[in-house]
Amino acid sequence: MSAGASGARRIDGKAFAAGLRARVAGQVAAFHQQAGRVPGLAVVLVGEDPASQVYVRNKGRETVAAGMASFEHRLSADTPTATLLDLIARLNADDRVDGILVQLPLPKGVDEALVLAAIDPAKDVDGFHVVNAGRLALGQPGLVPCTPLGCLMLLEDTLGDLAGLEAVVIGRSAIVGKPMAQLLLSRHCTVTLAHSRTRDLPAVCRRADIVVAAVGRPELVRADWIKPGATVIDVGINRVSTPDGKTRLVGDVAFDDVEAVAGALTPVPGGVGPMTIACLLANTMQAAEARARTP
Ligand SMILES: NC(=O)C1=CN([C@@H]2O[C@H](COP(=O)(O)OP(=O)(O)OC[C@H]3O[C@@H](n4cnc5c(N)ncnc54)[C@H](OP(=O)(O)O)[C@@H]3O)[C@@H](O)[C@H]2O)C=CC1
Ligand SMILES: Nc1nc(=O)c2c([nH]1)NC[C@@H]1CN(c3ccc(C(=O)N[C@@H](CCC(=O)O)C(=O)O)cc3)C=[N+]21
Repeated sequence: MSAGASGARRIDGKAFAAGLRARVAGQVAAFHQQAGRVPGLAVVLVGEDPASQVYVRNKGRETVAAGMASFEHRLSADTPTATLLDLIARLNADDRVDGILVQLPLPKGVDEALVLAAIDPAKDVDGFHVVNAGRLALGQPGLVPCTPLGCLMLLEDTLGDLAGLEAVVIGRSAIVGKPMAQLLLSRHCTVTLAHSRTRDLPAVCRRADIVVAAVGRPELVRADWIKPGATVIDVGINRVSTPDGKTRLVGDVAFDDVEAVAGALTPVPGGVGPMTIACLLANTMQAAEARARTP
């Protein structure tokens, strides 16, 4: 904990993610015994986006560390949509592959909606397919997007039962904000989904027992937006330049200031990011078990 008037608990996503990965590794070993094979995750990376390359490398390493098979497909940025659709069809048909993740964003010129729609919903470990998004919206079991799933786990670990709490989610993307709102609603929070057209965002946030920031604006959320004692989850991953010419990662929350007001908050790095990868492994395990039940 930092010095000063800080009362906030630092939510250790890195440690929680390590525990989750260890539990998944145990399930992988049991699955191996029963099914005679290990769960497999295929990651498709199109183009040379440096940030994406780092995530793909980390995913591959942690997939193997959990005892799963990792299949990486790296394609050049000018790959036609049709070639990508062929690859997805082969991965859908491949019995060794339980999970398929197509790293986003895709290069301009690739039809993202078409590619995501081609993934077998049973292997859609990102939870981006309309079938899984629809299941989440209807409260049916399915594969849930990894980042909001990881945020929910941290919130329930911190607060226990979330029923009746006021939750404000900032950001309405299909991969973070919207599914986050659905998950909080499923846990009986009163949910406000805020975005760039929200009027008086600071006042909206001040009502919240839970603030989830998924905006992509460095340190947007200030201390005077936060109700004392509230729990703050920072999804943002922003690389900013420092005066000495280097770069560092900051979230969407002004951590040092908010720490003095909040009850608990996640750091960046070491908060939500590691949970995303751990949940990806958990989703791959879930997909493998579901596929083993219905061949
Ligand atoms: N930790 C992790 O594992 C992950 C982290 N991220 C990070 O989370 C952040 C959000 O990602 P993502 O959801 O993909 O981003 P998007 O760019 O898809 O969505 C951003 C959302 O924030 C809203 N927004 C933008 N500016 C403001 C503002 N000034 N006030 C209020 N709302 C605003 C937008 O509103 P509108 O809809 O009106 O345009 C939009 O809904 C990024 O920093 C990203 O890097 C993302 C995925 C995983
Ligand atoms: N199909 C798809 N699914 C995704 O889930 C997906 C994606 N595309 N595109 C990009 C975003 C971003 N994302 C992150 C994953 C891990 C960290 C992470 O591990 N962060 C660490 C370290 C970050 C670092 O040091 O660079 C941390 O916050 O502690 C961050 C961000 C997944 N995304």
